[in-house]
Amino acid sequence: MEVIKLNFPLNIDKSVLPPLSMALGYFDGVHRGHQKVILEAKKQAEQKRLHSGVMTFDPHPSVVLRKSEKRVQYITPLEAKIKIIEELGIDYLFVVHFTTDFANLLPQEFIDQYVIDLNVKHVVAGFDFSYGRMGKGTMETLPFHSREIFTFSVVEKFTCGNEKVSSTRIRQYISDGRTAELPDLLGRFYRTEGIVGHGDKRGRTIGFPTANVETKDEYILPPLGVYAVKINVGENWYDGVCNVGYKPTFNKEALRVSVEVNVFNFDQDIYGELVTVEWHQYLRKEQKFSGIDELVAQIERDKQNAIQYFNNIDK
Ligand SMILES: Cc1cc2nc3c(=O)[nH]c(=O)nc-3n(C[C@H](O)[C@H](O)[C@H](O)COP(=O)(O)O)c2cc1C
Ligand SMILES: Nc1ncnc2c1ncn2[C@@H]1O[C@H](COP(=O)(O)OP(=O)(O)OP(=O)(O)O)[C@@H](O)[C@H]1O
Repeated sequence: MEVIKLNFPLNIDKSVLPPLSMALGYFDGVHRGHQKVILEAKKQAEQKRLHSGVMTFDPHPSVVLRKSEKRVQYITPLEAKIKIIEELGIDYLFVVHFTTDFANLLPQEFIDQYVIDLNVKHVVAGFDFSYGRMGKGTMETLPFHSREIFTFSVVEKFTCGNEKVSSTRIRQYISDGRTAELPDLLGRFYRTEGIVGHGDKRGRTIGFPTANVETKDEYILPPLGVYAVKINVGENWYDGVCNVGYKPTFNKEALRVSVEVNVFNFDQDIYGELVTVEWHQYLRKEQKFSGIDELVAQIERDKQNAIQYFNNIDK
C-alpha cells in the first residue's frame, strides 16, 4: 500500500494517480462498520477495474474545530490505522492534514479538489458521512456535487445490539473498561503499544516481575484496575495479567499511571522493546493493601483468574 500525505492546498499532480475507487472517512479504530466501507471500495475497484483507495484525515477534526485543550486520544493512532488498512488489501491511503483552512472548504470545493482532482471514479462512504464546511455535504448532496464525474455507493448502517457501531461508542467502551465486549464492535480486541521501561524493580522481589509498558500517549487507556491481557513480544504472543494504576500500596502520591504486565511463562529481558498489549477481561479495581503479603496473595488470585479466562476462550 502506498501512503500519500496531502496538504491544503493540494500538493499532488493527478496525472501520477491511477483511476480510483475511494472510501472516505476518519476511520478511528477501523471498526466493523469502517471495514464494510473500506471493503466495499475494494470490491468496487475490482468490478470497475480501478485501484482501491482510502482517504483519512490527521489529526482528528475535533483538535482543529473544537480547539479542545484536552489532547485527543485514539483507538488507532495513525500508524496503527495505516497497518490495519494495509491488511485489508488497499492500494492507496491518502492522509489529509486536517487544518482550519481545509475544514473551511465548501462541500463542492472539497469534492472538486480532494475527490475529482485525485482521479477518483467511484466513492464509497457510510450513510452518515459528511464533508465540507460545517459538514454541510452529505450523501444526499453527493449526486449534485459529483458533477456526474464519479459514481458512488452508500454503505448502510452497521449495528450491534440495535445501536450504530461508531468510534465514539468504542471510545466509551474502552473508557468504561468494557474491553471484553469490543470484538463485536471492533472486530478484534483493543490493542495499545508502548516501550518497556524501568519500574521500581520491586516486582521481582515479590515474586511477580512485571514489564512496565510506557503506553504511547495517543492511545486511550482503559480505566484503573486489573485485566487479563495478551502481550506481543517480538514474534510471539503471551498471556498475562496487567495492573493499570498508581500502586497505592507503595506510592503515597499519584505519579504517572503505570501499565504493568506480569507475563506468564516468560523470563526474558525486554527493556526498551516495543510491545503490544491486547486488552481482554477486566478483573477488579486497583486497591491499597495493608501489606505486601495481602497484595501478593491477591496478585496470585488475579493470575489464576486470568489463566482460567484464557483456558475458557481457548476452548
Ligand atoms: C496483576 C497485578 C495486580 C496488581 N494490583 C495492585 C493493587 O491492587 N494495588 C497496588 O498497590 N499495586 C498493585 N499491583 C502493582 C504491584 O504493586 C507492583 O507490580 C509491584 O509493586 C512492582 O512494581 P515495580 O514494577 O514498579 O517494581 C499489581 C500488579 C500486578 C501485576
Ligand atoms: N456503523 C457504520 N455503518 C456503516 N458505515 C459507517 C458506520 N460507522 C461509520 N461508517 C462510515 O465510515 C466512514 C468513517 O466514519 P467515521 O470516521 O465518521 O466513523 P464513526 O464510527 O461514525 O465515528 P464517530 O463516532 O466519530 O462519528 C464514514 O463514511 C461513515 O459514514
